[in-house]
Amino acid sequence: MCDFAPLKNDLFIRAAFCEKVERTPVWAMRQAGRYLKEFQEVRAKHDFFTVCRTPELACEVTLQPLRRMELDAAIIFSDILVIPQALGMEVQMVPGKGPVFPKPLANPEDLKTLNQTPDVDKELGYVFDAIKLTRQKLDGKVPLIGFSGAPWTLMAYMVDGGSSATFSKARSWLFRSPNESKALLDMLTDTTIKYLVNQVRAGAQALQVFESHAGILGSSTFAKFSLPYLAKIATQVKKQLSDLGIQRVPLIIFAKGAHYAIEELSATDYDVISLDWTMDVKRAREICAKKSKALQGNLDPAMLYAGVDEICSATKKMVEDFGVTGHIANLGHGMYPDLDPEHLKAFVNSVHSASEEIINSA
Ligand SMILES: Cc1c2[nH]c(c1CCC(=O)O)Cc1[nH]c(c(CCC(=O)O)c1C)Cc1[nH]c(c(CCC(=O)O)c1C)Cc1[nH]c(c(CCC(=O)O)c1C)C2
Repeated sequence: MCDFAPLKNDLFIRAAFCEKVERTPVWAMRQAGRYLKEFQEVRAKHDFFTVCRTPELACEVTLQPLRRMELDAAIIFSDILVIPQALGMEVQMVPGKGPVFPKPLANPEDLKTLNQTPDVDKELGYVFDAIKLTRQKLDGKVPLIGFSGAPWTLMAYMVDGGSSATFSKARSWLFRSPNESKALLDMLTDTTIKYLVNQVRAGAQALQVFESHAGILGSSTFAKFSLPYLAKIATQVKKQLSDLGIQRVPLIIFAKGAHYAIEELSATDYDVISLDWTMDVKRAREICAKKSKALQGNLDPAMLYAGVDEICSATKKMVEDFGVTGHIANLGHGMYPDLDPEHLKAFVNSVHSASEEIINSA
């Protein structure tokens, strides 16, 4: 591992491990992105995956939101779909439409066309280079989060070929071809473990796994086709990092829509359970407190369309609902492209002021 500057602001790391903090740390999913004009300027000149694959550009857009507001963490600019690319699939980012796979997995026979055991360092070395460069540039300002998509969410895109409200093709695999689905999920799990371990070796100081399409599974399907893979990723990443003598890093799981699985997720090796805005904070707190898990979330991103005063009062309520121990403030999902950056700034500042008020008055 490289030598990097020590962390000046470690609130995010302490909150993730339920340690004492002076104020609640805050960041936002998709904090780098199209809602920032400086991001759009970069994108006007470079294709989406060129930004991901060019460490200087990925580093630049990672740092952009930190120049505007007092965020307590950075997240490396990349995409979850770099894993299907590493397995040999073509992915295009089509403006106004999102990701498109020209040749999705049409049937289980197509699994044979994948590069099932990719050389992660070779195929995804550009991500590790971007992480190293960004750690250097951050100079210890705040921690850098690495991430990956969870196996089911990746499978959903690989089979359906792009965004979908139902991912009915991928869900049909789960019931028509459960064994082949499990083989694909196993392969994605193994690659994800290597990918996440190497992100930490490159300099990532925390990891988030995005199971963005958990909500469409339902509890029994989630229990079969998502949870075991999520659990294995956390256990194996922790074990392999510890075998390498690397200091523990917080692992965060964001299983969007998995109301039914908070208890099961709290029994895995993740340190932080991230809630979307539809989830009940009180219930999640009760469940997660028993397992000493921290929580992340969960302001409705659409709340940022409201006026600044309303944002501040909703944020204050959110901070009170979560409490000031073991909470990383965030939105319940990513920033929307037409949100006003000043409104995100109001959210960030309110998290800080509301939590400081609670802590200082205790
Ligand atoms: C800014 C951006 C990203 N990806 C995409 C965009 C917009 C495309 C553009 O600039 O043209 C396409 C891009 N990539 C993807 C989508 C979603 C498509 C869909 O809704 O199905 C889009 C528009 C796939 C994707 N990609 C990601 C997820 C999981 C999080 C989530 O649920 O939103 C998913 C599902 C992760 C992701 N993707 C990105 C980050 C960067 C770091 C940050 O948070 O600032 C991260 C963490 C970056």
